[in-house]
Amino acid sequence: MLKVEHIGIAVKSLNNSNKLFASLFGADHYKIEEVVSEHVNTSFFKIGDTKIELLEATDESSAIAKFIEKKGEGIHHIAFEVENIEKEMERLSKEGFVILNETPKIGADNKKVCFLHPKSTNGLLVELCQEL
Ligand SMILES: C[C@@H](C(=O)O)C(=O)SCCNC(=O)CCNC(=O)[C@H](O)C(C)(C)COP(=O)(O)OP(=O)(O)OC[C@H]1O[C@@H](n2cnc3c(N)ncnc32)[C@H](O)[C@@H]1OP(=O)(O)O
Ligand SMILES: [Co+2]
Repeated sequence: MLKVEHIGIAVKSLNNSNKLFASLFGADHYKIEEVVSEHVNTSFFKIGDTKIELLEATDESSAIAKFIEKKGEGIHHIAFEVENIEKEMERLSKEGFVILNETPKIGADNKKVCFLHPKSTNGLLVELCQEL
């Protein structure tokens, strides 16, 4: 894996949290993007070589809505950049990790992404991503 591409944080209100995190970081988000397939609105902050992704649910079927209902707001996933996502999915599957999607999906910020089930990664939801 190449680096921590972003850390995803589940929030109730993107609008409120954009202000909160902008004052925390001393810098504004650089983009807002809806990912319809994931039922989320996202915003991104650049932090040095990595990013923070804020995620707000767009409806109750969203993974973010379920997460907030169970655990409240907070860190939802860590995304690792990989060179070749299909190869990495095959390697991790052979290692026994549970891959949540058979083929990569299109994520935010121009990426192919996939997720590993937190039950197979000590409770951490892992996202793999590769630049499109
Ligand atoms: C836009 C994109 C991008 O960056 O490009 C994104 O990030 S999209 C980010 C949003 N999309 C996703 O997260 C897609 C991948 N996620 C999923 O498929 C789902 O959220 C699962 C991770 C499978 C969980 O689904 P769901 O809550 O329906 O299943 P479940 O109720 O059976 O939960 C199974 C267990 O996983 C736990 N669990 C759920 N979400 C978790 C999380 N984020 N981190 C750690 N554990 C988590 C639950 O508490 C439960 O534990 P207990 O059994 O102990 O109670
Ligand atoms: Co993400």
